[in-house]
Amino acid sequence: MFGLDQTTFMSITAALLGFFYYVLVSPASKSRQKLPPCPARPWPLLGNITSLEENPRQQFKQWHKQHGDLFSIYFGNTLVVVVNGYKMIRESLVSKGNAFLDRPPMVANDLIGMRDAGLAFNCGPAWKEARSTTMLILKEFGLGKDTLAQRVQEEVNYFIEKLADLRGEATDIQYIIHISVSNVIASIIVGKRFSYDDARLKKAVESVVQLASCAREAAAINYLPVLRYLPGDMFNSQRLLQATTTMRDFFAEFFSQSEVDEPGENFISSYKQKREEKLKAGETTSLSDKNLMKTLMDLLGAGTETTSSTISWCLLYILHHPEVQLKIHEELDQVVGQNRKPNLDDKPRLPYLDAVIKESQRLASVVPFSIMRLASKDVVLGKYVIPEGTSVIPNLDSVLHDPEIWGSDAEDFRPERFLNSDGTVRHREEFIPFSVGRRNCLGMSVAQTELFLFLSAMFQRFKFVLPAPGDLPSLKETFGLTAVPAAYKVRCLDRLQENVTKS
Ligand code: HEM
Repeated sequence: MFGLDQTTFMSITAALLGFFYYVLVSPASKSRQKLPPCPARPWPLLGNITSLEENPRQQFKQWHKQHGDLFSIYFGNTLVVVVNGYKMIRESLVSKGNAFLDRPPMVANDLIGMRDAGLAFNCGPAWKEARSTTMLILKEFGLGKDTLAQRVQEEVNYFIEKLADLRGEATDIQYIIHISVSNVIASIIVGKRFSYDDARLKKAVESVVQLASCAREAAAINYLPVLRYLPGDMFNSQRLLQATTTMRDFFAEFFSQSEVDEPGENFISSYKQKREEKLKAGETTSLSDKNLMKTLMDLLGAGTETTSSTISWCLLYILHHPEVQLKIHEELDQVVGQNRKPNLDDKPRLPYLDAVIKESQRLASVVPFSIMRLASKDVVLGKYVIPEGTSVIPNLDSVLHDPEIWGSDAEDFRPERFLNSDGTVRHREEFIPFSVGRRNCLGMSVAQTELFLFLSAMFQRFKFVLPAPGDLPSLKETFGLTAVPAAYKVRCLDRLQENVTKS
């Protein structure tokens, strides 16, 4: 045929078939052809690590605008796809969510020999069991209701007295907020609260702060492990190891104690009981001491800085908008007064405060890039193919600050956007600070309970004012895993003292 001998003809046919398979059918070719665009040229070995800004919020916003809802960056040789916009985030985490349930491995877990342990970074059946067991235990504690609310309320009472002790002195109260919020999680886990001066709790809280602050640099080691060995701990692997070890040591003390505690008294004893029940019933289970330890570390890590930063942001926005504080006081005085503490039943009758909390969460967007996911198979998103093994960043910030959703004043603090014209709270489905889908924030109800009980009690008792007239604190943030306001001072004026409310 065409003057070709049979062997040559067969070879050419095989080559052409191979070529068409490669170009049109194989996953590698699909992904190569249809990968989301890469806004910055990746360097060999380093990828885009050097071109990412320290705080990439603005950079991602720009790239989203230029390249659409999906764009690619490279961490070392690893492809990372950033998913933007409400529709695309829903498509990836909800409708196609089963393909994005896993997380990429994290170096911090490797460093302490806990790569496949615990909850927040685990994958597959072990993650599923850790998540359902944790949810069940929290539910038994009265998630969002009585028992949990009581624990939070108890902590809030100590917190309010601590603020009153400042006697109106200009103080940076972020640390006090952080300690109090950590105490809530600690009391769930070990069944008791710690005094504000307890050295163990202080060390544990500092380890969470350290973990979050060095996580960004350390993330580079996930993709280029050799960076770990550079001199001077340039990529924070030693600091990370230190922080995780401190956190582990904090809980280790309570492990043996829990043997004598009643199940249900604290998280540790309940978890151990659930494991015993499964073993007695002859079920296979991944519940183990190692998984328990890592789950506790995950709860403390995920559940403290997120909530305490949100409270700090809310207070900071209020300092910038004294008229909002006036309205909160008015509402609280009418609905609750000063003769009793606010409780969860008051929430539906405090829509303005609820709107203020939601607006603070929206604008602060404290976990702007959520926690990374991993594609467990090839997935089509929009007109692109996301290949198996790709790391995925759901850019929640792109939704929470989207002017098409929130209007041209999306960058402003305006609680009224969460209110209907009759003053009731307006539900906005695009309000997703806790992410969406089967692997969204496990502590959402705990966080909402804390935010409401802390902030309602704070505004009931205090008027928050600038450290000195005209001394408006900056809205700058430090950025690690979460967005934390830069240190600022505030004066907490006790409304129980005469003349404070009117002044
Ligand atoms: C305002 C406070 C909080 C915010 C904004 C927040 C936000 C988030 C976000 C965005 C994620 C990632 C979800 C995803 O991958 O789709 C997450 C995960 C998680 N959060 Fe929260 N969170 C908060 C408070 C809490 C609290 C109080 C707890 C614990 C009681 C908690 C426990 C967790 C856990 C365990 C995960 C990992 C879930 C998993 O991998 O299955 N969070 N959170």
